[in-house]
Amino acid sequence: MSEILVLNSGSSSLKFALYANTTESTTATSEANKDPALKALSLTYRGHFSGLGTKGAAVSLKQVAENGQEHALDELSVADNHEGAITKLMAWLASREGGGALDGIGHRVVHGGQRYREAVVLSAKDVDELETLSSLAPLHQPHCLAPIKLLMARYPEVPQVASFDTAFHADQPWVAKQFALPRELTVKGLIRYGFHGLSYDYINRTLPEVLPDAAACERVIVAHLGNGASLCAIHNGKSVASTMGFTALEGLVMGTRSGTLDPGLVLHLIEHEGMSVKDVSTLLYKQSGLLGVSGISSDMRELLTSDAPEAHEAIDLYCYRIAREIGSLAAALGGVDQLVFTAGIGEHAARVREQVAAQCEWLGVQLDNDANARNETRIAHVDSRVGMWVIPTDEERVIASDCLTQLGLV
Ligand SMILES: Nc1ncnc2c1ncn2[C@@H]1O[C@H](COP(=O)(O)OP(=O)(O)O)[C@@H](O)[C@H]1O
Ligand SMILES: CC(=O)OP(=O)(O)O
Ligand SMILES: [Mg+2]
Repeated sequence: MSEILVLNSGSSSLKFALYANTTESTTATSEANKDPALKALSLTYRGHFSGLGTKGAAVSLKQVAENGQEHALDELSVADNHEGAITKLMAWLASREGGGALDGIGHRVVHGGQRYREAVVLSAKDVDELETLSSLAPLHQPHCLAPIKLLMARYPEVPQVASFDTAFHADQPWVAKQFALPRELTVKGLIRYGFHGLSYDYINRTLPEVLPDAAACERVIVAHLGNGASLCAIHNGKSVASTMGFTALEGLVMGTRSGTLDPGLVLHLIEHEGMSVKDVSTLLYKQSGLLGVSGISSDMRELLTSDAPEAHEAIDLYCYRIAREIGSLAAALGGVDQLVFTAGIGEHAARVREQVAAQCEWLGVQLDNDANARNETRIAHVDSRVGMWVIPTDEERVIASDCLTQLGLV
């Protein structure tokens, strides 16, 4: 039985998961036949180093039994930074009884640019190529590539696979990818890529199992509302539009990112507010969004429990932008059959879903308030014309499944 390690590196966190490949024991079942690469994976451990580089650094590690029950372990200590987290993780892996020999390591890489349209077994040349995209995803790409380089040097015999946030969107219609810029810039790759593709891929593969048999699912909108946030329009299983573009800055209001704004405002900041390119980058990536508007926090949990009017203004703007963009994606799809909420906020913040739903009633969206308050999977009222769902995302499982496929293990 082979074992796969998955790393999902964020700007201040490192999520990881360990899977056993159970292909031989499960391929005969009808479960496995639904999506063999996803179902062949049995999660054995999952963990999360969070708050890396901050005072609030924390760590969690859970062992997962075959029946899915989780058992917290205290075998990992808090790390200060990404390198420390990986060093601790590898030491723990090697110390496990019967553990240590990995068959592959799968990584989330946020930007794949024009070249990387699907997961790939990484060479050192690929890593160099992906490094050239770091300025297009400054909060993510360096943190995705650092562990790859570290692990390649330490474990040259273990193949490493990259799964890209951009890949799910690679075949969007050209009109959805273009900016109205001169052609010489467009051909250089200044186009809309879209992100959170691993999460959308997971939801796209999972939704058919959740929907009742006869439910229409030609036109689906997925709201990935985490620290970063975006929407994706999926038509017959393919991404056709997304709110994120050239970088993960476009679109919705996020924890610390502004989302869409008038490009003339950026010019104004440089021309009249004396800001450098670096200042503007820091402002838009790290000081805006929920944090900037509320002046309190980038964390939705904190805003939801705050009495400050600024916190409520931030939540109102957050929901308003989502509702407006749902309208835009519904236009791209020619309507909507199913609306799915996922990621930290999408899965847990009933009030956000309620506000968004109220502003989308014109689309035929009608919420079951009780089901919504209980974070149930199905949250649409029986009279709703549009199906509404809360589905926990699992980017790590998609990465592991890409890893099995790329390494020929499934
Ligand atoms: N129970 C909850 N209620 C409301 N918001 C929550 C809850 N749990 C997590 N969140 C929010 O989810 C966001 C983080 O989402 P997550 O998907 O974990 O982000 P990322 O993977 O990008 O780090 C934070 O804004 C956090 O406040
Ligand atoms: C692409 C992106 O914004 O990712 P995250 O939500 O993990 O920050
Ligand atoms: Mg995330």
